[in-house]
Amino acid sequence: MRGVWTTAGVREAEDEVLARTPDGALMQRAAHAVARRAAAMLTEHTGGVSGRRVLLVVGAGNNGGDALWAGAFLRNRGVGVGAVLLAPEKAHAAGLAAFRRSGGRVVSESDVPQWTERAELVVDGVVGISARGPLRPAAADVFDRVTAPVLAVDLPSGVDPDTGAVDGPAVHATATVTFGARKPVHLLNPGRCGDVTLVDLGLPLGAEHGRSPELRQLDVADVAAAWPVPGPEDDKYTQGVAGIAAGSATYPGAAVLAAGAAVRATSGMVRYAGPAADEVRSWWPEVVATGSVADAGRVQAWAAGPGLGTGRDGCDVLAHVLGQGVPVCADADAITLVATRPEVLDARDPDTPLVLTPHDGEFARLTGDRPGADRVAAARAAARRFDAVVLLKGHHTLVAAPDGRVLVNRPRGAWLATAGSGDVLSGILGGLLAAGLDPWLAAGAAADVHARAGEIAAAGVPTSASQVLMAVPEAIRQVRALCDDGSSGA
Ligand SMILES: NC(=O)C1=CN([C@@H]2O[C@H](COP(=O)(O)OP(=O)(O)OC[C@H]3O[C@@H](n4cnc5c(N)ncnc54)[C@H](OP(=O)(O)O)[C@@H]3O)[C@@H](O)[C@H]2O)[C@@H](O)CC1
Ligand SMILES: Nc1ncnc2c1ncn2[C@@H]1O[C@H](COP(=O)(O)OP(=O)(O)O)[C@@H](O)[C@H]1O
Ligand SMILES: [K+]
Repeated sequence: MRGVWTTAGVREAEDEVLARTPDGALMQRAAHAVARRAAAMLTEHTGGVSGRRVLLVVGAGNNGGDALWAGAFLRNRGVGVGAVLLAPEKAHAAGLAAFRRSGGRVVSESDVPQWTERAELVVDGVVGISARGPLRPAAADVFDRVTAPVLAVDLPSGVDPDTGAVDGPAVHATATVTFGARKPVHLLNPGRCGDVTLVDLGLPLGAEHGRSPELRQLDVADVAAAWPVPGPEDDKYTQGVAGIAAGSATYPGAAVLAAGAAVRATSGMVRYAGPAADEVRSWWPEVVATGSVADAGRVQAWAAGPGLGTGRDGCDVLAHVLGQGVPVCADADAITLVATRPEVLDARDPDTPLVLTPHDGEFARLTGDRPGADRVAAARAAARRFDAVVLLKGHHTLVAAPDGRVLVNRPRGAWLATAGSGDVLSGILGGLLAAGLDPWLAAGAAADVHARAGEIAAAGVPTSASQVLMAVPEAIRQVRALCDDGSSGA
């Protein structure tokens, strides 16, 4: 599992290392890595390094210092390097001196158009972890002219380091070199960061140093290890029976999708209870289907809500499953019911886990506000408020636990933005909860396999929820195979 720290946490850890490191050593190590990445990009895009032209865009702090030192290292490899100083009087003094000594040129305002046109690579050293708000006009004007690939130092300037939010002009990097630890922006807005390289600075981060990560991301090995696999002693009951309470006369499809996803995601057994029993049975003959949750038989977890309806009947179903003493995934209409009839939660057995899986609209119904720019904080607050795991859907699905831990799912394209794909996620999650996984991990693993299934089903062209569902076994196979290969980060 990868950890990601806030900029405040990274800064604190950096200060500890800075105090016992010779002056400038950390910056030069960082800058050297930037220069190496820049040289690799030049080779990739132009076939060579020496004689190429690189433009540095340099801001007021150490981020600009990194860029200037990197420029000096590139000069040593025969690169023509120019630097636009956005705040000349505040430019990093030692970096600027080294840059000048190496033969680097400070670019005047009138020469900017010529440099942006001819540069084969632009280095964004405008701002790093002290960034606040979008690019200021002078920097935005330079980047408006840029057509060459951009290498961001630490993070793409103008993008919020801790939320990944973009609220005005911001750099769109082809690649980013970051230092010490990944910051939230790298997970929350990877599209702006491009290919991210992490340079180890030996920062004291981690629980052993009293610094827990702000965000976490599951590696494929975590998903593979968590996914239930039957053993020789197992039978259909011991693996956990998943219950699906979904669908209505108007929306039988939601029931078919959720039940099918549970069937395909886990071995063992799936029960369905609701008005779509005939439809579910005809699609999935292995599902034990009945008309009502009251006579569904025992299950080890419920996935409730897709297509359930938000009236009295739906409310009774939700209250029933919440009172069964087993984990519940409440999705779709079940979330609306929690929002509009909060008293339904009174039926909840307090010791049993609840997973809420809202999209932004449902989140607004549930909490009174849309998630806003700081989605991590919003998901975390909701998890605490409802004492539930909150899986906030989106391009980067987030999974927040009541104790503050947040997982960020790695998106694999946006083909999952198709009707019914959320129903598939509910079914997968119901299956994992029934198998006894920790609810936070279950939600993270379900989101991972769901995203993989979306990518497999689409293969570059539009897909549908039914196809995503059919691709779930292949996604699980991929997870298990990648893990067996030892490609644990994929
Ligand atoms: N510490 C270490 O060990 C190491 C640190 N390293 C490097 O240092 C970086 C952090 O450097 P830092 O703290 O000097 O600040 P930095 O991010 O360069 O900002 C400078 C100033 O920019 C301004 N500004 C703010 N927002 C802005 C915006 N939107 N658009 C334009 N300007 C904006 C604001 O000043 P203002 O103009 O508001 O007075 C702010 O103070 C870090 O990311 C990494 O690259 C590496 O060398 C490894 C070792
Ligand atoms: N732009 C996107 N990129 C990646 N995944 C997305 C995107 N938009 C939606 N999704 C995913 O698709 C699913 C949609 O679920 P939901 O909104 O409940 O749809 P439905 O109710 O039609 O099933 C969620 O898992 C969500 O994370
Ligand atoms: K930057």
